[in-house]
Amino acid sequence: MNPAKIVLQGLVVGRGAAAVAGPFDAVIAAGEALVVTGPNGAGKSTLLRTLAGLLPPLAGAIRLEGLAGVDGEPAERLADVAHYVGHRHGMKSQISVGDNLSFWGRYLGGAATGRSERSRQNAERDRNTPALSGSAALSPSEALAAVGLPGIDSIPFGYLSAGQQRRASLARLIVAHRPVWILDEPTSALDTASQTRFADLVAGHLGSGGIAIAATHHPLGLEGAKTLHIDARDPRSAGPGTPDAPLDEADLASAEGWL
Ligand SMILES: Nc1ncnc2c1ncn2[C@@H]1O[C@H](COP(=O)(O)OP(=O)(O)OP(=O)(O)O)[C@@H](O)[C@H]1O
Repeated sequence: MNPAKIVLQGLVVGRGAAAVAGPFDAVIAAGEALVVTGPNGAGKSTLLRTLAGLLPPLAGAIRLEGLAGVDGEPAERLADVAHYVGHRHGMKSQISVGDNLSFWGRYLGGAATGRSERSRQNAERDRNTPALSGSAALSPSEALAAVGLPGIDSIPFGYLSAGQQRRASLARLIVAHRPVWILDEPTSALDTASQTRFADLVAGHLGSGGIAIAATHHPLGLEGAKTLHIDARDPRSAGPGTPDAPLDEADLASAEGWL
């Protein structure tokens, strides 16, 4: 059987009607990572937000093969089978870290409550193995322990340091199982030990047949990852779309959401 895969075909991404980057052609199969690099403003975040379904593609297609949603049916949209962790944490400052993660677990179809026996067994194993497999949905407490933040469930998210906030937001990846992780600068603000722990987490996800797509300015420690480099674009160059057209701020705001 062919492995599950994501196929980008002539994908052009942009903001409003203005093309920012592309066309991109790539195949990312189960167990593979794609690391997206490029200078500031090249379009890395725009590409990732498009893959996450937060911005519409300007041209081309994102095709899925063999990826199933939580209902077991073949997925048609990448957003339905993907975690997206962007520059913003997607966590409410005023409520506790545990409640934030419980929300994400429920919203993304995880097992924050009522875990399966398999999940419980995996969690038991992972207590002794910080490099988690990404395949099990963990409780918020277990996910926090896995990112090196044990026992902080009841603390408001806003009380955490910058690096702790990043780690807590990355814990979202393991309170619900999704086969594709889309990560924008995931290791920003992380200390060296946390970067290593995160690399182990992603390696576990890939090892269990997951896919990771990450934009970064720093090495992620992912051996054998595919790379996609986006060159700086001459702002005067004309691409697909209408670069000089004014952005529709209302459309943009609704597409941007809060992530
Ligand atoms: N909300 C927005 N509205 C209009 N243009 C935007 C918006 N966000 C980004 N852009 C423009 O899109 C282009 C690509 O930005 P993007 O954030 O994708 O770059 P990046 O490669 O992720 O950069 P960085 O390394 O700084 O994070 C830039 O020219 C930027 O000015």
